[in-house]
Amino acid sequence: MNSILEVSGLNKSYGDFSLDEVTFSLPEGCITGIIGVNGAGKTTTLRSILGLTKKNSGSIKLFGSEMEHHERELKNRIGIVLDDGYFYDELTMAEMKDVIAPAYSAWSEQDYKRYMNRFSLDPKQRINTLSKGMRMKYALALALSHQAELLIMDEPTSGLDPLIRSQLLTILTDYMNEGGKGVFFSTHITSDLDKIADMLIMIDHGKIVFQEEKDTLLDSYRKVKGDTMTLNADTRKLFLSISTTEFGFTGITNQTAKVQKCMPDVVVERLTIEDIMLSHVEGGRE
Ligand SMILES: Nc1ncnc2c1ncn2[C@@H]1O[C@H](COP(=O)(O)OP(=O)(O)OP(=O)(O)O)[C@@H](O)[C@H]1O
Repeated sequence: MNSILEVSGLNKSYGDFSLDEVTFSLPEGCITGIIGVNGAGKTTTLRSILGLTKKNSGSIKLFGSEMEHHERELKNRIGIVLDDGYFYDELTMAEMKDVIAPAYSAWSEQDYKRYMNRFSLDPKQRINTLSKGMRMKYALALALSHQAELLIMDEPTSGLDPLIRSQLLTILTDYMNEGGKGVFFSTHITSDLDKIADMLIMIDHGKIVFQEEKDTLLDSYRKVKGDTMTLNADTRKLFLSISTTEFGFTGITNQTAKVQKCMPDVVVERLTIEDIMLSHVEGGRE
């Protein structure tokens, strides 16, 4: 499978925080979510990819070309939805569109109108009067109106009600079905990923923890419950996190077969993406 985005050895420091050798790639044809708790480095990663934050080092390749040397040409091929609106608030949506549209060689007025209608947005409305959900839909209408091959979105579902979130997920699925090559978005609402993501990347403290296909990930992790007496120095090593109460322990493992061999009486259950994410972050550990 071709990679449409390849990030390798990306470093960026801000005081106490740094992205540390961030490396991952997006295969063509996938909806990929980058997950992590607040402050993990999702936005910094996306902004560095887009050249909105200056990286310290590392390589960003989009469609096989280095972003640094082909920024204008490559940005023409991607649709961007950021959470800190990059619009002039005092303009109407139509006026803002007139500012943005000329930047794209493949701008389609027809697609723009179609999305504005689909999202029930009135182009004459001022941007500073839009609700959060309307603002996101407007950003998406712009991102989808220039034949973008890849959509990159920062927390697109954050702060949206369940109805709009669900509509957004449908739009992303439709976009892929209509020939989009990829969607890459950050989120900490992991239930959205349960529904639509093909691939997951987790970041914590500026480091990539894993990149995995969602189904493989959900198949490889298990929650294990058992008697605390069965825990010893060796069996503890099989778990990413363990919590104990007077009734027993609950642990999360990606070595289920070994656990079942060493601890035959435990109960094994499936996990959600949120459980897996939490098992990896600090504090998930005992
Ligand atoms: N412009 C900046 N100047 C200084 N520090 C920054 C700047 N932008 C981000 N940071 C710091 O970098 C760290 C990572 O922030 P980032 O926004 O990338 O995290 P995030 O995973 O997107 O979090 P959230 O889910 O809260 O949006 C944080 O500690 C943040 O304070």
